[in-house]
Amino acid sequence: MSFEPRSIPVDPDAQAALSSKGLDYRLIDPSDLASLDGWIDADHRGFHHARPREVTRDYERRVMGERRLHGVFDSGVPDPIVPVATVSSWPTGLSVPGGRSVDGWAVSSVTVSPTHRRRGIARAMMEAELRAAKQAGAAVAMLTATEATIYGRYGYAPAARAATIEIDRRRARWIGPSAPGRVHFVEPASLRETAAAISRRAVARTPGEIDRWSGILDRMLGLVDPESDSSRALRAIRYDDEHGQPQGFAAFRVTREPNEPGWAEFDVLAAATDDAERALWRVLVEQDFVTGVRGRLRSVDEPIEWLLEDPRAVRVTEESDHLWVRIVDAAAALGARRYGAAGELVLDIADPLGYAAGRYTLLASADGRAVVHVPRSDGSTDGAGASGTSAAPKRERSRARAAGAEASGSRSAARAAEPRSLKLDVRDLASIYLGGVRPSVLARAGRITASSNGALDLADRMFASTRAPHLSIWF
Ligand SMILES: CC(=O)SCCNC(=O)CCNC(=O)[C@H](O)C(C)(C)COP(=O)(O)OP(=O)(O)OC[C@H]1O[C@@H](n2cnc3c(N)ncnc32)[C@H](O)[C@@H]1OP(=O)(O)O
Repeated sequence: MSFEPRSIPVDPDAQAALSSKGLDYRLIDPSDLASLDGWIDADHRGFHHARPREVTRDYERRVMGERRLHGVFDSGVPDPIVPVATVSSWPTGLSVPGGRSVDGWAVSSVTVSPTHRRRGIARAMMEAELRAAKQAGAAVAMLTATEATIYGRYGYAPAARAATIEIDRRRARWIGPSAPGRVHFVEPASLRETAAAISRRAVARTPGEIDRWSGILDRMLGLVDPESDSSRALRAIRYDDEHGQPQGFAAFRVTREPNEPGWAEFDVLAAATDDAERALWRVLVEQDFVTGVRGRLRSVDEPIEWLLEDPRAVRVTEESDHLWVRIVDAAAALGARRYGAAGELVLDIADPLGYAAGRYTLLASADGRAVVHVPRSDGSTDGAGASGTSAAPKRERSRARAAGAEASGSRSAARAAEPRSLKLDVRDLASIYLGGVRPSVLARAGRITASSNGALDLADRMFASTRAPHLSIWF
């Protein structure tokens, strides 16, 4: 989505709501360094981080200067240039099943000073962000959450999980195939360009990943403050394929007590190919003089346990929600991804804030493409999706319905006149959207109601994703 995020004016509803509390909600002009620094200070304080050192502040100025920053100001505090609340947002792509991307609106840096909490400041800012996402033409809004109880009320729901994985070095005997290329140690600074190119390809093949912003790789590679102890401890490895082309990289640190073997810990392993993924894992788990390897923000379907003789060498020590998605434009979101099965499914979506509410007909064909029809108030239909047609094509519909019925092996279903349908809340749609949870699991939880078991079975197959959704960064 090419879009200047600051072109959207300050949200008048949030401005009015906060002004009625004696507060001033406004956009930060990043060229006004004093304001930008005040915002950065409030953001650090809000997340309980130490005051930024100068190198960190320079980095933050660079990254935040490209985002849409809002602050909420209270003229009655001793240092009124530091806002009492912050939020940042920017347009960015979200990878969806089928190797495609959907226009998204990322929201971050949501903080409210403890001196001003529980007065509705976060609510005003979050509702304004949804209106901005809509104005920007985003199909989804998204965030990563400090606490899982904050964002459901705005229609966000967990859409991709992440795991911490530990591997016991002594038991890690490799039985996987050997990769045709080679892994090399490289200086982190030399990886800057290559890592960006690899990351783009790794993001594109993984539903749940978001486009990397300029600067994030500097953070991952320890280049923001290269002289700090933690940056100097970082080691980078790169996988080059049999033709010498870089296809993956990882950065890790070995943390150890004197005279003890250490733990190799990594937060970043990005691979554009399966060979690269396996080769990097292999070097990480086959190190000597380490007790184990710990990878954070890994996928919940990481192949590592299938690459070792002893699968019990691998333990998932933590697994939780990570990416939260809010469907803003259901037709655009549903039309963007590819589906695991052909068929016709009606989705009756409830959305207390209105954005995605309505009855949508999803027509997926055997190649995974889908067309979404939304009834207009005059009874005709609007279409969105792969074909971009606007009339309801009867032939396409009967083909999709028959294909879905045939795949489920039911002749009577093939003849059925009634399309299969699900009733669900916008949050449930967000959770099934990338394939992170099956609709039938949410039906068992009493959250989704299906017109029949056949409808649920079809929904499970349609929303399935070959690769589990995975987001490997915080934002
Ligand atoms: C995407 C991100 O940036 S994630 C980062 C979130 N920020 C943090 O964790 C930093 C520390 N926390 C904070 O700064 C604040 O407590 C915030 C931002 C979470 C909440 O700000 P507040 O202004 O106090 O929230 P506000 O008064 O608008 O509350 C709105 C609703 O959320 C609820 N709520 C607010 N904070 C929390 C919380 N931590 N856990 C559960 N519910 C919460 C309120 O009870 C209220 O509920 P209701 O109106 O539906 O009955």
